Amino acid sequence: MNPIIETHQLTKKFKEHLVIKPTNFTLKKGEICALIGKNGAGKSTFFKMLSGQISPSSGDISLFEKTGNEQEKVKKRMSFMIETPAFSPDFTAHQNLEYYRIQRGVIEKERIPQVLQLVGLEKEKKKKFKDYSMGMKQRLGIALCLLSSPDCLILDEPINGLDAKGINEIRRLLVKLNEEKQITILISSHILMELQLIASRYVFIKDGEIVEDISKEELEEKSQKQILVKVQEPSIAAQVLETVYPTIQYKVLTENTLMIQSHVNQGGHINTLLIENGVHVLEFRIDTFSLEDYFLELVEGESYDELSKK
Ligand SMILES: Nc1ncnc2c1ncn2[C@@H]1O[C@H](COP(=O)(O)OP(=O)(O)OP(=O)(O)O)[C@@H](O)[C@H]1O
Repeated sequence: MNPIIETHQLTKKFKEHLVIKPTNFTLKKGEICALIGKNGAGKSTFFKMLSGQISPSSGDISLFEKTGNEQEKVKKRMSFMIETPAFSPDFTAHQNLEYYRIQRGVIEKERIPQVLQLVGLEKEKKKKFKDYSMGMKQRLGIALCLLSSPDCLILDEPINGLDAKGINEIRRLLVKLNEEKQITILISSHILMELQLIASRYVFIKDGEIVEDISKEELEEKSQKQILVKVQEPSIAAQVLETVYPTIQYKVLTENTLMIQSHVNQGGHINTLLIENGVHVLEFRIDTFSLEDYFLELVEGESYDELSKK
């Protein structure tokens, strides 16, 4: 499985405030893992513990299967962008990277043109930092992370504040780094839509606790159509469905409506089945449930009913 990061019962308390509840998390080699949570959910605190910027209140962190002092050797295989790096406004991209190259002891001078090319800034390398767009600034931040040729990138909200074009550029860059350079990526955002479908895994964090950890495929499945059936006898309908489809997933909503989230392609049969078993079907429709709604329900606790009224 080659875990790059593993945390075991990791917690962080600021005074009496438990900001990260006991967290078991594994980042596997090759993943683009998205950590999604509202502002204040604990994303930065979690990343800062991984980087060593702050120490955990309890629990363990292993990096590349190393713990304690042995971690120092492997830490250079990871690069973190937790806060926007301080770049000099009057320096060009090249000059800014050169400053950090020397400071960080990266010997190969040729890394600078290489990373500028990787992030798509080679044509802009003579422009001063202050004349860069937000997206270009963020890409320069990622270029800085890449200077040391890491195997793993950890990026805290790199898309925050970018326009659609900037978001798209960062998305494409991350996929390229992952696919072409085999860099494992852990990235956070407070908006699922920003990372939608570029990540191979989505971890949702709410009030310092992981509330869902699902693959891209599972997330896609959740966004697929679902059946809403309004019936006169919801308990009989549920019984019929469970007998014929033991693995069926459904919820009973208000007003006698069943929301069926699996077996959606069996819609026709489900309708017939209910009618044949004496259930009065008052309404039957196949509906879509967007990923945004799913995310809102998960992290904000809004019910489907509230969402469908919007
Ligand atoms: N140094 C600190 N001292 C006290 N409380 C802190 C400290 N750092 C963070 N917190 C609190 O911890 C909680 C989680 O903050 P954190 O910055 O990790 O969240 P986040 O998910 O990264 O949010 P954002 O997207 O707004 O950065 C918040 O309630 C925050 O106020």
